[in-house]
Amino acid sequence: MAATSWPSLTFTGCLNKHAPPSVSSRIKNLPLRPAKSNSLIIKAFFHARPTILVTEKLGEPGLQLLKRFANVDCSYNLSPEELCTKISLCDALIVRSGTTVSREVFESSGGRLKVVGRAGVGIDNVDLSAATEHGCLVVNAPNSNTIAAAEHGMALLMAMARNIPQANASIKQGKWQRNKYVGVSLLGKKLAIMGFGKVGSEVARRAKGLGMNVMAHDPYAPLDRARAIGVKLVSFEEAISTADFISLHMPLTPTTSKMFNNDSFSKMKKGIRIINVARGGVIDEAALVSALDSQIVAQAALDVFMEEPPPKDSKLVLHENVIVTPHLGASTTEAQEGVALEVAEAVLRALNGELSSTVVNAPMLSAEVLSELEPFVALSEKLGRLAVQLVAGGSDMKLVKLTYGSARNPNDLDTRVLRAMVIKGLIEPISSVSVNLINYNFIAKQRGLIIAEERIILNGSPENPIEFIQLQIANVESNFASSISDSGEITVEGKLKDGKPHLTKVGSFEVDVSLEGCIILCKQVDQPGLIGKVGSILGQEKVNVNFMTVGRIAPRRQAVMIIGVDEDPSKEVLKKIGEISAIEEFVFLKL
Ligand SMILES: NC(=O)C1=CN([C@@H]2O[C@H](COP(=O)(O)OP(=O)(O)OC[C@H]3O[C@@H](n4cnc5c(N)ncnc54)[C@H](O)[C@@H]3O)[C@@H](O)[C@H]2O)C=CC1
Ligand SMILES: O=C(O)C(=O)COP(=O)(O)O
Repeated sequence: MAATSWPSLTFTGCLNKHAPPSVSSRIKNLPLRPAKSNSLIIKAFFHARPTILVTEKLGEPGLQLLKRFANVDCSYNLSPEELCTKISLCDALIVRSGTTVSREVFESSGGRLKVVGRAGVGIDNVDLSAATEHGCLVVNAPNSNTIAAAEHGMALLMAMARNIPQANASIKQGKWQRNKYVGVSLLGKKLAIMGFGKVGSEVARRAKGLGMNVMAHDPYAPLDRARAIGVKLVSFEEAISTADFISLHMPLTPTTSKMFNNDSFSKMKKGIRIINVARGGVIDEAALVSALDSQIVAQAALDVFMEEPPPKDSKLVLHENVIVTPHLGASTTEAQEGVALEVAEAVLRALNGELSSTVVNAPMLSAEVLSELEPFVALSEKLGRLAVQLVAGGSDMKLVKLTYGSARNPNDLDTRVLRAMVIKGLIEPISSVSVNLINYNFIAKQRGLIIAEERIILNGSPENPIEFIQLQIANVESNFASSISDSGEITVEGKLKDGKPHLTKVGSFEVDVSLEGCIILCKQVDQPGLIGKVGSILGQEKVNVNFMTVGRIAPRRQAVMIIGVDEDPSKEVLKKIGEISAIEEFVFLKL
């Protein structure tokens, strides 16, 4: 057999190159249904009442919602060891910023943990790679605390500019220090917003209302958002070297970690004032102390710290020009009710096999895309299951190609969920791992599987997203030689008929079989009476035949017969079928 290589195609297709790490049928079919709008629907789908561990204070409305559908264990202040012990008994975990969800937590879960919900925005306390590798979905609640964080940023900005905390403490100590606490005005001052996302934009709006001159730095922010708010997008250098105030609103990532360090402080305008309601780790705290001591930084207002709570002797916290709050950005009654409901709903949906729009480590597929591709999900998985059973034992499956025939513009066809399901179909029958929309890329990579994708653009109506899906496995031997196409690969092809998955091609043979239950594939010399012979062998053993179909090259020449059976035939039955002289080869496959 000539070796096949698909070098130019050994990528995941034009749409997949933007794919974030990627869900699960351990959780039924976890990501495969678009979320419905009414959370009451959730109840209808649960098989067993799940257990949800909540490790930090969660707003009451969210807790009430969780309790309607799950057993809820609220255990606060767990040590890392206690968390690892408890987690193996939980299907979901809900945290805020105070719980570190480390690799050990996923490893200790023994595969039971299906969802981690973060009741808030920042997911820097969750080991996303470990979650993905363990097929565990991570969801957050990014929309409900934006205003709270922005308002806290403004509160810190004004409290810092007017020395409110110091003055308050002083007067409570019986002092009256009007000259000591002279502040600075905000009107006309340059404010640089670092990270122009949800919180940053809201801070910008409010600061403009105070008459500040607002600019923003964010390499990924859309220009039209900046224009709409009337903010100029500037480079990092311009922002830090010209601003009177900078307010930090970017996530903590490897790129933003200690972004504010000795080097950046040295480029700042002397007397700058800094507000940080994002994450402590974006600032090198030792460098900030130096910059405060040398008066490059006149004042800092901090809600977040590298270590939380910070050490009691933290020079930064104790610095006289620094005001601090204990990570209170999201702590308003309104925001806590909002995030609690938002995360509770996302977690319940995930446990119920639905994807919410706040998934962090799986493809963000819109409800429309999911609903449109849902019928093709079963087809993809079944083609995968079928193809892998055609690979001869001992053959190393490495190179797989998926071809989608579609009249759609390739840019309007997001096939990630189908690719995930093919990988699931290919891998699950031959291993103990569970493949889902979260971990499919990781598992494929781990097994050295290269998946190439190709789109064949067909004439016709783009209404139907996909006309056919072809799956080929290259450079392997098959236990059913007729499944190898003329070009040398195991080839199976299918389409939807009346919304049901059908097999339409095996090797070079055109067939038409509903992909359900179990099938026997036989290659035979086409001749009268053969179908009857096979049928009677199965009948004698009470194996019910639900269909038979023959795909042949020409009358009385070689043909492929496919027999659908309701029960698994015994080894003896299969042996008898193999002994029929006109049958050249056959294989029994479970779908
Ligand atoms: N203190 C608190 O209690 C709270 C803190 N936060 C934190 O605030 C931060 C922002 O939250 P949201 O605005 O909701 O998130 P977001 O995702 O809407 O905005 C983050 C923005 O940062 C930008 N960004 C990423 N890398 C950057 C870089 N290298 N330089 C500049 N900008 C960069 C992104 O493009 C995005 O526009 C997060 O870290 C979050 O954890 C959020 C809520 C409450
Ligand atoms: O949402 C965020 O990113 C926050 O920082 C809020 O943290 P918290 O939920 O108050 O521990």
